[in-house]
Amino acid sequence: MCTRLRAPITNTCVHTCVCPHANAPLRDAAAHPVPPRSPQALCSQPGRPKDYALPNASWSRDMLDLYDRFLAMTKEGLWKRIPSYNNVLDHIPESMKLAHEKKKDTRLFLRSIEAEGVGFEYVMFLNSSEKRVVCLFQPGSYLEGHPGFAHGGSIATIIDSTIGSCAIFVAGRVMTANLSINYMSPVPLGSVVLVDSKVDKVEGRKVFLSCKVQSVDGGTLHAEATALFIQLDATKSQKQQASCQ
Ligand SMILES: CCCCCCCCCCCC(=O)SCCNC(=O)CCNC(=O)[C@H](O)C(C)(C)COP(=O)(O)OP(=O)(O)OC[C@H]1O[C@@H](n2cnc3c(N)ncnc32)[C@H](O)[C@@H]1OP(=O)(O)O
Repeated sequence: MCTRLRAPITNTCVHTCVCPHANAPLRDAAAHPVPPRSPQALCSQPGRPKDYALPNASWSRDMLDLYDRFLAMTKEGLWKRIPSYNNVLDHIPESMKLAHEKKKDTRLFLRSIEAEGVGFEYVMFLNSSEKRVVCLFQPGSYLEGHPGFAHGGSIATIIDSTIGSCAIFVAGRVMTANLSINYMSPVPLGSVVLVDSKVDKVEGRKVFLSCKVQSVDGGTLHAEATALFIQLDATKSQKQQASCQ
């Protein structure tokens, strides 16, 4: 299967990105506006916490087009959309929770701004066989650093979370021990970037990963990162629990 994304402007394949249909014509923005979505597509499942990794009115055409492409790939079975909740414990299966981890009035940092479109708008997709997680990220106006551009800390946050999710799916409970980022080109607020992360190697409890942040057309490399995550040691975690109680 093709794993390249076609550049919307040039219609050429971009090597490092992901494409469901290499030969399919790309949607012309003016001629084919984004169709309205059914209520089922926009709402979370009843009885479940709100899933924020679903399209909302703030998502740009680029974001929606990319989302549609990845969603199409999920139907082929290799990719899975990762739901996203505002409480981190909702992501962790009961069997993997530590005894002291009870749900409180806390929020996952990236989901701490409730208003749509001003904070972190993102959705992640997992490819287990490639040990890879790709995040479609649209930074909102409250993430400003240099005027008009996303704060470097917000870029670090989305990289850490994307790489972290990749590490979690490969190695279970992990924490960031090291994150090294080279910022190459600023990310305009409201633009869409692809955060493409993969596991490079696992050595014992150490999980080494790398990541690229690129524009949708693949023409701009915004940032590159490497990271080390450490699988949590159950014995040490028990001791930490005891000291927290
Ligand atoms: C699905 C959606 C989810 C949704 C959730 C979204 C995901 C969010 C992801 C966010 C992730 C975060 O922000 S995490 C928050 C930021 N990170 C932290 O606060 C971590 C603080 N650090 C720690 O707690 C600790 O240092 C740990 C847990 C990282 C490691 O401690 P430890 O378990 O005692 O391990 P330790 O024995 O020291 O080290 C194990 C091995 O790793 C090596 N090692 C340890 N640290 C380093 C290091 N910085 N650089 C090089 N090597 C290191 C050691 O030399 C050793 O190698 P050897 O002797 O075996 O060869």
